[in-house]
Amino acid sequence: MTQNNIVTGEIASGKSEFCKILSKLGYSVYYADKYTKMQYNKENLNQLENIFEFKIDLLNIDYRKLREIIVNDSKKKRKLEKFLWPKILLSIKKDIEKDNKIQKKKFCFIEIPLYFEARDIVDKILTPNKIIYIKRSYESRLEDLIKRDKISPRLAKNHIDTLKYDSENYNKVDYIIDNNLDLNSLEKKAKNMIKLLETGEVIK
Ligand SMILES: CC(C)(COP(=O)(O)OP(=O)(O)OC[C@H]1O[C@@H](n2cnc3c(N)ncnc32)[C@H](O)[C@@H]1O)[C@@H](O)C(=O)NCCC(=O)NCCS
Ligand SMILES: Nc1ncnc2c1ncn2[C@@H]1O[C@H](COP(=O)(O)OP(=O)(O)OP(=O)(O)O)[C@@H](O)[C@H]1O
Repeated sequence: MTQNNIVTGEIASGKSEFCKILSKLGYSVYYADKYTKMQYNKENLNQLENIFEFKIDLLNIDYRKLREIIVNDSKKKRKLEKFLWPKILLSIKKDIEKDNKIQKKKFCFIEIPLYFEARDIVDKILTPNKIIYIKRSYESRLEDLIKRDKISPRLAKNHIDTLKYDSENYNKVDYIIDNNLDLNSLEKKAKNMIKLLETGEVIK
């Protein structure tokens, strides 16, 4: 059976850069954010509008506005997550199974930004093998988020501060990838991690 490995980390820590490297190395990567977007469809529209209390135009979705609503309203955020998480995770699982029928792979990787928040349901549906945590300093994340999303420092700070993991979470992961150097160094770390995954070794 293919081993599902989770890639997680705080906002703008470099999860996607890390996953890009894994994909370049030939591994299958599934992005939870992409599956989130797929849920904004006709079938889910009524439920979504009830949760947001806001009309959603499926042809022109203002995700920034939706994000703002849930960042400022924890009740709506919880309702939305309760509704979407099972759908997101089950569709990832379905795709992994479908891909496996075509080409059997030993490992695959799933990028899940909110793994620690969604841990119970992720563990139940995807039964992960290893949890990989990407770590990067607050200052670098802030600087790169401003550049990547072309947003003001205030907005970037606000976005980063909505999702903070306490250091206790470090004890719940199998690999910590320190992404405080350049992208070449991140690639070296990815290759090293693959070697460890092959042998089942754990480093922290
Ligand atoms: C809030 C929404 C509309 C924002 O859409 P948007 O296009 O702006 O962002 P996208 O989906 O690409 O996510 C970008 C980042 O926002 C953060 N984020 C996403 N959902 C949440 C959330 N529920 N709580 C806190 N931060 C979140 C994550 O760091 C994520 O990487 C959307 O993310 C959503 O519907 N989220 C709820 C479902 C969910 O929890 N998805 C994440 C699965 S891990
Ligand atoms: N080691 C690095 N050196 C230089 N730039 C980096 C490095 N790591 C990440 N970046 C840059 O920082 C920004 C954030 O990285 P990335 O998009 O991979 O983060 P993420 O964790 O996937 O973000 P999000 O939580 O928003 O999904 C990107 O513009 C990326 O190119």
